[in-house]
Amino acid sequence: MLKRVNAIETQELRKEYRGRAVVDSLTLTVPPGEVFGFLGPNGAGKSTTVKMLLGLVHPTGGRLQVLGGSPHDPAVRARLGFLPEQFRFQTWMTAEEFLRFHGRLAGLKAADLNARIPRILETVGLGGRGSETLGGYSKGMLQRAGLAGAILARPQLVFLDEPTSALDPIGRVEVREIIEQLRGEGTAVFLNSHLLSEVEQVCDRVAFVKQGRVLQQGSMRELMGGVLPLDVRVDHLPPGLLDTLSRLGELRHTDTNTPGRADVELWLDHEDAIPAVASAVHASGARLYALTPRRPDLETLFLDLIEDTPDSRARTARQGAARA
Ligand SMILES: Nc1ncnc2c1ncn2[C@@H]1O[C@H](COP(=O)(O)OP(=O)(O)OP(=O)(O)O)[C@@H](O)[C@H]1O
Repeated sequence: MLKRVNAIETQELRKEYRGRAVVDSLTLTVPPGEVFGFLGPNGAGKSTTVKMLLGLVHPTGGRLQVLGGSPHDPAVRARLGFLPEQFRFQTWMTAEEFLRFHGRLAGLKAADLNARIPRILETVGLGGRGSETLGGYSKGMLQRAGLAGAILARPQLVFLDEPTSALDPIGRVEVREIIEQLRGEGTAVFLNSHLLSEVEQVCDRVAFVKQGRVLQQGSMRELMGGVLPLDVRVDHLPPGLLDTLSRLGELRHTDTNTPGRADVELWLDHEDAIPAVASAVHASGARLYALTPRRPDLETLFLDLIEDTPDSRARTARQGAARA
């Protein structure tokens, strides 16, 4: 049996531009068949990382391997797929010609391409449109064509840089299904995306990056675990209630703007504290209208990590409350 090598391995990977590190001490492992989300604000170094992993940009330091080898090795390259964020295609080609061209570069035979191109066009939602020139395609259709090109040669590792930026909601769901299908076939996917809800739904693990450094990485379960936001709605806040609640958990947000109603967001360490919250409300004399535990979503975690300032915390809490 063939040894299953990691799709991506980096150690202390670094890239400097004019003496400034834009990727710094990046150590990552992506096993085969994993969908890995790479998240960070604009300028965090995500595209530079992808370019290093594809052999398009030379690292200043550190080590990297993709599919057990160097991205400069043609045998490795033939097993990589890439959908860049800024895609530009040959407008005079039809989608079929474009895919044939890509397929031949990846070493696919004519018979294989003849069978595969119509199927892949169907997969990305361009069935029956393959004979039209790319110049007449909409932005979303071009992104779909680019995705078809990235997965045509059955790569073992695909880099998708903001793969749904031009797509409508249906297109986004379709791309998610394609990513899930790739995972099912054992293909690893390295996904750069700003759409956190998308990442949340599809990724096995994620890394948060800022200014070239990984702030946190782990499985969705690991990142989501540990805290339990609890939304508490009461008719009013008697004196002392907030103090009592703040001893049971971290008081994240209080909203008393609506007459006859007060909303409190409390972050608990464990659900065992929920009955104590109910008792504290009852003992204070307030009437309890809702006690809703909620898992923190990726956006809340992301904003917390990326901008760990009092302002961002307040905003995070407000957004959390708005979503609840
Ligand atoms: N060729 C280059 N020369 C100089 N600086 C560069 C070059 N390429 C990228 N940078 C800088 O490196 C930093 C990281 O850029 P990068 O494109 O990797 O970020 P990103 O996380 O992909 O951002 P975005 O989400 O906006 O696409 C930025 O400050 C950028 O200006």
